[in-house]
Parts: sequence; C-alpha cells; structure tokens
Amino acid sequence: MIQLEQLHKSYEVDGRRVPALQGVDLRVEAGEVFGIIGASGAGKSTLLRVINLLERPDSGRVSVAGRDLQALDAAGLRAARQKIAMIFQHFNLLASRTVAQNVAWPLRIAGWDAARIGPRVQALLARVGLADQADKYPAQLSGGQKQRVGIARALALDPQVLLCDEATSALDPETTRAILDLLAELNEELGLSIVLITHEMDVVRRVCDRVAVLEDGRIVEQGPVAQVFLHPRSATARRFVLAAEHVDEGDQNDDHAHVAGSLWRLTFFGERTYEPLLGEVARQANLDFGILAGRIDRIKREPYGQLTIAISGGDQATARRLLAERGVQIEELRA
Ligand SMILES: Nc1ncnc2c1ncn2[C@@H]1O[C@H](COP(=O)(O)OP(=O)(O)OP(=O)(O)O)[C@@H](O)[C@H]1O
Repeated sequence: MIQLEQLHKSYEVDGRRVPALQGVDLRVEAGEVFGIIGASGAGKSTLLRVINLLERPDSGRVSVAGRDLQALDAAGLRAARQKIAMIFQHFNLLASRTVAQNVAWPLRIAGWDAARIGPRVQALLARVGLADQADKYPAQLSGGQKQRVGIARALALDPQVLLCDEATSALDPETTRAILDLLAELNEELGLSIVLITHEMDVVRRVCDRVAVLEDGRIVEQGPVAQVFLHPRSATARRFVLAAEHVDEGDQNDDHAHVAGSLWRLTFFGERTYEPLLGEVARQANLDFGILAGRIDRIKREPYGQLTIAISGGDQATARRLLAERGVQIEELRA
C-alpha cells in the first residue's frame, strides 16, 4: 500500500543542512495500522508528511497504492492526495466555519454538488458521534469533539490512507482512548490503512499492528507491536516501553539487587494470560516465588502479562520446562 525507499531529507537552517531523514525504508500493508514512534526531532513529522508529498524528499521513492507520487503532475498529485487524508494534533479546523462547513470543505474543493454534500456531511458526523453538533463552531467543542470533526473531514472523500500526526497528544487519557477506539473501528469497517506518529508507546500498544522506532532520521527497530513492546531490542524502543510502564530502570535494578534468588521475567500472551499457571508450576517444581514487578494488559485486543519474579528452592529446570510447554517465554535476568 505504502512503500518508502531510501528516503533522505534535510532542511537548511542558518546556512547549515540539518538531516531529518537519513535513509528510511518502510512498507505499510493495506488495512494495517502502522505506528511510528520517536523522540522529539527524530523525524516523525517529516516522514509522515513525505507520504503525501507535503514534504518532498531530497532523494528516495514514495509510492502509495501502486502509484509513484513523485512522477505525478500537479493535477495527478491533487487526485492522489484525496485518497491520503490527514488529521492533526491541533485539529486544524477553520474557526469561522461551523462543524458541518468544516466537514463539507474537502467535498466543495473536490467539486461535489451542494445537493450531495448535505447528506454526506450528516452521515460523516453521525459516524463520528457528532450528529447533533453540526451547527456549532469549533470554539464551542471539546478537544475530543474537535478531533472527531477532523476525522469526519478526513473521511469525506473515502480515503485509502489516514495519516495521523500526533492526533491524540493534545487530549486527556480518557479522550485519547475514545479517539483511538474510533480509529480502530474505522480501520476495521473501512479497511482504512492508518499511519500514526506518536511519542507514546501506549498509543502504539492500543491500536497499532506494527511499529517502527525512529531515531535521528533512521529506523532503529521495527516489527509487530507485541514483539517490539514485549521484547524491545534497541535502547530507544526500550526507553519508550519503560516510559509507558512508568518504570525507572535504575530504581528497579537497585530494588532487585536486595532480593535473594534467581530473577526471571515471564511473558504470557493470549488467553493463557488469565490461567493460574504460575501457582501450578511452582507446586509441581516445588519452588517458592515472589512477584517483584508485573503488568497484565492488552496489546490491541490480545491479552498479555509480563511478570518479574524471584525464585528460590525447588527444581528450576522443571519449572522452566513446564512454563515453556505452556507457551510462557522466560528471560533469565539473574541466575
Ligand atoms: N521546516 C523545517 N525547517 C527546518 N528544520 C526543520 C523543519 N522541519 C523539521 N526540521 C528539523 O528536522 C528534524 C526532524 O524534525 P521533525 O519535526 O520531523 O521531527 P519529529 O520527530 O516530528 O519531532 P516533534 O515530535 O518535535 O515534532 C529536526 O531536527 C527539526 O528541527
């Protein structure tokens, strides 16, 4: 669906070239929700804006739905962009227009008849839960409602791709969740491919299928969210995961240094997460364990659990075998 090859982009700042993208290769499949996570200045916005050529790369190829965007003339690019919609952190609504007029905007620009615009706008507003807000002005709406207007406007011309530029960063946690749920529904209902950029791993965990970690204009890690979230390989990915878990690694290491026994990190995935595995294995292997840290939650819809335990006594080899047989992944943090 989206294929980016060897993208390079730099900006000129005070006579110096500042690199923003340094050889990015990325493929997003049709119907996928793809997250790009990175710190401030990593190049996320630049990368997102290259996908619809709002930003032209210095070199590299951009192809969307099988079309090479750089080969299109102005009219061709305008047509292609109708299928690549975008929503923004600060919503970018027209303050002097009503909600309905904001949503109608792309339809008017695309030359729709007035008679078709009204029903289309009503249907879009109903879909995002704003059927009764059509005549309000943006200033009269909450942040979450403004983003819903942004989403309705983005969907107006039936896009194939939705680019989300930190779309929930200005929202509180509850509203963030509601907007992410809406995006997930639209992804499923419409088969819409979504690319979102964020600096929050929790956003990735809730909605994305795959994620790429961007650092200094380069992708340092990418893969399915479960893999990157539960077993991050790069220092950057690890930092984002720890931030999402509200864990201070230094404090945690200090705490664990005072605990006797072996330290294991266990990862459960899928429905097994809720089974009473640990007690059963401890009894069979005749060992004692204490839980030092842990979390049970979901990655998109899949439950997972990750527990750090201290083990003493018993038969560790048997415990290891029994856990592995039950699909639990074991990392030995300390023998
Ligand atoms: N229009 C511009 N002119 C000059 N430099 C720019 C411009 N846009 C981005 N940059 C620089 O390019 C680099 C990447 O910026 P970009 O905005 O893509 O990163 P980001 O990961 O989206 O950061 P943030 O989360 O802070 O928005 C940074 O060094 C930034 O200062």
